[in-house]
Amino acid sequence: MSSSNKELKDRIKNASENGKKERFIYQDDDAIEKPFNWSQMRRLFIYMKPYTRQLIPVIVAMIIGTITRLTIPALTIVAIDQAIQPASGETSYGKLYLVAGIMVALFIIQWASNQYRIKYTNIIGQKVIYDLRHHLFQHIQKLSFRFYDKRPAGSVLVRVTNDVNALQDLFTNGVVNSLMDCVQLAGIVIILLIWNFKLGLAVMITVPIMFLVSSALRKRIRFAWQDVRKKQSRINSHLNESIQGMKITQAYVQEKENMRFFDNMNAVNVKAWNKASALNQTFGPVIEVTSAIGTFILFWYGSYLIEHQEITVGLLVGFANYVGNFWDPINRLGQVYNQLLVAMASSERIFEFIDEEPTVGELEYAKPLASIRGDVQFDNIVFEYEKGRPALHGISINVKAGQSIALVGHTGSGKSTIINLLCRFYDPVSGVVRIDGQDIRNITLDSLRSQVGLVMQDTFIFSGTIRDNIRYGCLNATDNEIVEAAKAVNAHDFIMSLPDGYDTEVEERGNVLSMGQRQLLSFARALLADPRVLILDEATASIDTETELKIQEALKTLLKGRTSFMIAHRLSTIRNADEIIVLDHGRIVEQGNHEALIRKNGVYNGLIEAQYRFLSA
Ligand SMILES: Nc1ncnc2c1ncn2[C@@H]1O[C@H](COP(=O)(O)OP(=O)(O)OP(=O)(O)O)[C@@H](O)[C@H]1O
Repeated sequence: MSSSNKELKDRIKNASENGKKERFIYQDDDAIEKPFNWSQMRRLFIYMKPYTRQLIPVIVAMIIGTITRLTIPALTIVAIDQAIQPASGETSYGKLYLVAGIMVALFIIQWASNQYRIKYTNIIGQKVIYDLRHHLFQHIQKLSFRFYDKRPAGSVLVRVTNDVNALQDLFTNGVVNSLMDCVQLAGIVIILLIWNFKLGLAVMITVPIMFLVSSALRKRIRFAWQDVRKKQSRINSHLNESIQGMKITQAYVQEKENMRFFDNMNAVNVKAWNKASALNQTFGPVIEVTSAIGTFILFWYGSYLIEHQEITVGLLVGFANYVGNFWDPINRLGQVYNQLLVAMASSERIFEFIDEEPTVGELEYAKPLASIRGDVQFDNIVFEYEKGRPALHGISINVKAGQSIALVGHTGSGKSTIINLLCRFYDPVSGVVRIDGQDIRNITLDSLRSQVGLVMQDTFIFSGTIRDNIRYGCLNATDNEIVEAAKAVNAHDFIMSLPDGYDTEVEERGNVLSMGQRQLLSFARALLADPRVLILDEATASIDTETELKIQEALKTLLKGRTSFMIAHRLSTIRNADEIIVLDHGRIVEQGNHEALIRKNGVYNGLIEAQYRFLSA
């Protein structure tokens, strides 16, 4: 539904960031202005270093292009003063044709060198952007959970997309073009001053005035565009959140409220854009007025000099040509300066992520762990997510290879935290987690995590085929092995009932699959990975009894011969566990098998009874 023109106008006019206290709060990621910073600039240019050799021919092309551009006006003088109006008084057509021929040749050379320069600056620029984005993504993949705990996904996304994009103009055009503009400007200034010092100086008198006016204006324009980017970045963050939370929005019938919020953001963005573009438009007239003043001075003082026979008509025409070429590079250099300041803010945010060290780092002497047996030991573990708020207080658990352990307890009691420490998503504040007797901090992360399989509460399905999703467990598995794994966990039948079987495309997060189906897929994925230690986080929650039976069967296959940790709120699913660990507020309050804990008639028994009462109510 589109709004009427008037409605839209009013909405944009009344759009406000601070008018009403909003539900959603987005931290402003964008620092509005960063001063020019050489060391950051150097760091940015390191990304160009691998392409130095490819840049040389581009710079040569740039120099050829600039020289030809500077030569052409000079030929005009020759044409006028020596061919059309020579001192002898007789027009020399031969000379005129020759000069015209040379001019055409120079135009062709200029065109060809420009084409080459534009093509290759773009190619090199894109490669640099590719490398930067690659480096950034590679790094953020290594960052620990603590990093992601503090940041909304949207803000990380914006850095990899918008902030890297903001550097695109600088790398694709900015660097080489500004070099070219500097050479061209210097060339023009030198030529004008050599040809006629007084006229040259008179023409350039407007430059400082223009410089002052334009830098003041540019500053305002720059702020206005940065404000637009800030608004766009908020839209991105909100969009990301809205799409992820679409189900909840629809379930709570919050579409209208969401729309109102989005419309306001959208209108704030248009308002900012209108302001920036209106300011931008004021820039053109400033350049035009200054160049008009420059041209007026040129012709006024130039004719005076001709009258006094200090210069020729040809020289005045040549001057006019050069002066015409003078304002463009000045204008462009100003733009590059703007790009540079935008790049400063963006690169600072990019480097802030790149400089972030993973809190769970790999020690220098960490060794790869050869295939493990599966003994696991938590030795007096204390852990806190936030300083001073312990989530685990001195947890000790001893697990023999092949045993199955169930973690139970009220919400927030610390079950997932124990699992997080076993996968080394976090390191404990004190105490040691050991696998086969080795402190897991002394083992390389790859070798640890490739042998500890994780089936998460919220099974993550990636965009791609069912086959790809199972293969995620072991990238070099054959198609046959994938089918075998699916069969072993009772997933084969439902996969075959899908339109394209194993080749059925599923979207991100697997929205076309049911919870139970997603879980079976993640079991197949885990089975294929064949880890010695397997973690199942509430894997059997919220599914129907028939699927649960299938899953129970699948679990038996999956758990066979492995050490397993299972978190299940449905206590019926953990009856057979070798050891049940009951947690409360980060402490172990009971421990033993099902029968022993029932006999004890303590916390576990209370949980079982509460669940029984709930189910039979
Ligand atoms: N990323 C985090 N940052 C800060 N505190 C956290 C974080 N994750 C968990 N906590 C806190 O740590 C404590 C233990 O949480 P944990 O997720 O281990 O509980 P749980 O037993 O798995 O709960 P549930 O059954 O609801 O999943 C809770 O008080 C929780 O608020």
